[in-house]
Amino acid sequence: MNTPRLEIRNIVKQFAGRRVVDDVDLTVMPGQVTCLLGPSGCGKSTTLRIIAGVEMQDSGTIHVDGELVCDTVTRKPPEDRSIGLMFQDFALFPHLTVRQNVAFGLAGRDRDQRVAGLLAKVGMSRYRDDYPHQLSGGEQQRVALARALAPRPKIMLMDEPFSGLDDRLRDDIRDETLDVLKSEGTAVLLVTHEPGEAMRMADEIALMRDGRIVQRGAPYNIYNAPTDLDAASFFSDINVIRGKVEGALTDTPFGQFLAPGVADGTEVDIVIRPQHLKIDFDRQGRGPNPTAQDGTAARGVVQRARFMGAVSLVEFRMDFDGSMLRASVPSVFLPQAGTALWIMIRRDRCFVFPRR
Ligand SMILES: Nc1ncnc2c1ncn2[C@@H]1O[C@H](COP(=O)(O)OP(=O)(O)OP(=O)(O)O)[C@@H](O)[C@H]1O
Repeated sequence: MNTPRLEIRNIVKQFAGRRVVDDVDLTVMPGQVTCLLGPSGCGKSTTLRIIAGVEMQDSGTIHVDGELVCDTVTRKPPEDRSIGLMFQDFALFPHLTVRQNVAFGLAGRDRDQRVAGLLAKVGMSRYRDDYPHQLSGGEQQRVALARALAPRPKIMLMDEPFSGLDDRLRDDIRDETLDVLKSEGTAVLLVTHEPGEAMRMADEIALMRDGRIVQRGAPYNIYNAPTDLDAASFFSDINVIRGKVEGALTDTPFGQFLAPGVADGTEVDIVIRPQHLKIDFDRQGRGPNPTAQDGTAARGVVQRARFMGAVSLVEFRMDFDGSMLRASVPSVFLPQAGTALWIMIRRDRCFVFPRR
C-alpha cells in the first residue's frame, strides 16, 4: 500500500463551545487532488488551517507522508510540515521580481534551474524580471503556483485559489493549474464551495456539512449516488416528488418506484434533477404509453420557459397536485406558457430518500 501524502484522523475543533470541525477524517494519496467541498461556514477553511498548522485542533492527528506532524502533544510549526500553501489572496512579495518570488526560501545548487523550470511550466518565463504589480490577476496566480510548488511540498493546500479571478479566465487557469500539479505529481487538498470547480478538479470529493464529512467519492459517484437530499441538491437544482412506501414500492403519478429496505408507511422524497425529466413534445395533450424506463407520464402546464443558450429551463405546474416541476431540455425546445405537455421522469436517475 502507498503511504498517504496526508492523513488526518478524528480532527475536532470547537469555537465558543460549538464544534466547527467535528471528527473529520481525510486522506490524500500521492498525485491525487482531493476537494473539500461544502457550503460557506461548514468548517472547510478551519480544517485547512489546522492542517497548515496556523490553527490548533482540540483533538485528532495529522500525518504527512507517514510522519506525525501534529497531535495534542507534538506540534510541528507550519514551516516544518512540508506543506505548500495557496490561499485566496496569494500575496506575492511586491518588492521582489517574479523570479525572486519563486526562488524565495529555496536553497541549493539546483535553485536557478528549478525556478526556470517552474516558470516555463506555468508559462511565465518571459515575465521573470517583472514585478507583481506589472502582472494581471491570472499571471500573478501562475507565479503564486510556481512559488508554492518550488520547495517540492509533499502536499499542497489550496483555499479557494481561483475565486479572485474573473469568470472567463477561471476555467483556463483551473485547467492549467491542474496540468501543472499533475505533472509535478503533487498531492493536493483543495477547498471550494463550488461544486463545478470540485468536479472539474478532483479525483476525490469530500463533501462537508456542519463540520462533518457526509460523503466521499469520485465526482461521478457523488453526483450520481448522493447519500441524502442535501447532498443531491448541493450539486444542482432538484425536483422532489413525495410518496409513501407500501411493500418496498412507492406509488406516484409517474408510476411506481422501488424503495428497497424502507419500512411500510414511510414517507419518502423522490429526487430528480431537471435534466432527467423528459417532455413529450410530439403528442401534445394526448399522452404517451408508459415504458419500463420512463414509467407513466403525468400532465403539466408550462408556467415559464427560459432560453439559457444550450438548454431551456421549463417550469410546469402539475395537474395531479398543483406542485411545480422544473425541466432542463435542449434549447431547440422553448414551449409557450400555458401549453399542456406530458412529462416523464428517468426512473434510473431518481433517488429515493426517507423524508426527514
Ligand atoms: N477564530 C474563530 N473564532 C470563532 N469562530 C470561528 C473562528 N474561525 C472560524 N469560526 C467559525 O467557524 C465556522 C466555520 O468557519 P470556516 O471558515 O472554517 O468555514 P468555511 O466552510 O471555510 O466557510 P467559508 O467558505 O465561508 O470560509 C464559521 O461559523 C466561523 O464563523
